[in-house]
Amino acid sequence: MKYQKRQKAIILLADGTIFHGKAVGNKQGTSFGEVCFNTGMTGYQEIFTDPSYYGQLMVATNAHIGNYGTKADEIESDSIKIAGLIVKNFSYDYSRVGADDSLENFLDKNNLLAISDVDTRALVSYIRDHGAMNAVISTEIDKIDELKKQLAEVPNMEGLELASKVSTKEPYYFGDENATYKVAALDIGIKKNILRNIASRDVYIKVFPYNAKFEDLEAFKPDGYFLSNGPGDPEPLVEAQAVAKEIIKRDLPLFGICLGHQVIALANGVSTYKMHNGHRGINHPVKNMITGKGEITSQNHGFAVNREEAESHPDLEITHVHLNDNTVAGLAMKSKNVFSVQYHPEASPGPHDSSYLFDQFVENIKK
Ligand SMILES: NC(=O)CC[C@H](N)C(=O)O
Repeated sequence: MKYQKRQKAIILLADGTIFHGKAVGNKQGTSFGEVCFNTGMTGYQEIFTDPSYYGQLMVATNAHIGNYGTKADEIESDSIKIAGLIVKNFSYDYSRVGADDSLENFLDKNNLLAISDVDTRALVSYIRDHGAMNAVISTEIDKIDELKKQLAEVPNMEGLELASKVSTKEPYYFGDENATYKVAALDIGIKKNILRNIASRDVYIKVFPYNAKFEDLEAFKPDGYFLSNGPGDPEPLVEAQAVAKEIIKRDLPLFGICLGHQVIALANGVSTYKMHNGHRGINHPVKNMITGKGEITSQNHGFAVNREEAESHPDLEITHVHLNDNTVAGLAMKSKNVFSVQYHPEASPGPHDSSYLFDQFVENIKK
């Protein structure tokens, strides 16, 4: 067996609690972030490369990670975005037709610290009870006091603007330039599969950096506008909120996913808040309040839109509700061509129940 004497490692939570594990491979070091857990049984490569996870240490609740390897095109951005990985059993061997590398090599190329052999069930149940918090994973197990000091300096996710860390620096194009429709997308941490989904509906997309102005987007002469998913707290994203306000003021077609959904709420004067624990997984039940139908959805968020404020807003309608906890899962503006969801219709990973939302966006554009 590979790596018989693997380095001991710990996960130290901000409240001082310690869980033990071992470093994956020959990796050594220390990595800080907010600890969160994802319950998906597949889709780890897409999750690790989703920019929404920037700054987070991810616990996989599935007991085996790595067993189906990695595949070059199963990425949601050009690099791993999670800050560190915590698993129960790390599989150094892999087996899948179509896989082109091991997860170990993929983590190495991205220089990501991962620890395994952690009692992830105990860890997740602890985070569930005590809420999301900062943590550190480290192989420097003899320096716990030093790690505690450094951990105390790590900023809280609440109030943290992270879109600027993952957004494109320069605008770029996606899709076929001869497509019938044009969409301007604001990249506050966009996943590739959102671009693929929009472009596949006869749309040519121009993607803009997080701090672009409405005028920059407008100059592309788009038929519709899109606000992406992304990391961090939506509240400090004042530039994106300003863009949303301008689009709404002009009653132009607008669709927002996850962070983009939160930005649309904020642009309407509805606040967002940090959840005790977020929703991260690929089987979250949502009810479409318009059709009465249920959807099984892919989710990844730690903030949510204030339901009471959304309900009492004269121009907002709650179109989707999360059935586990009744939080807001979708919004539409009654008098405008604007709608958004808190979850991920592009899946990747996850079910495709909600891909009709991309059709709806294009229908809105046609109107
Ligand atoms: N996937 C996302 O866009 C996440 C949005 C936001 N960062 C949150 O955690 O709620």
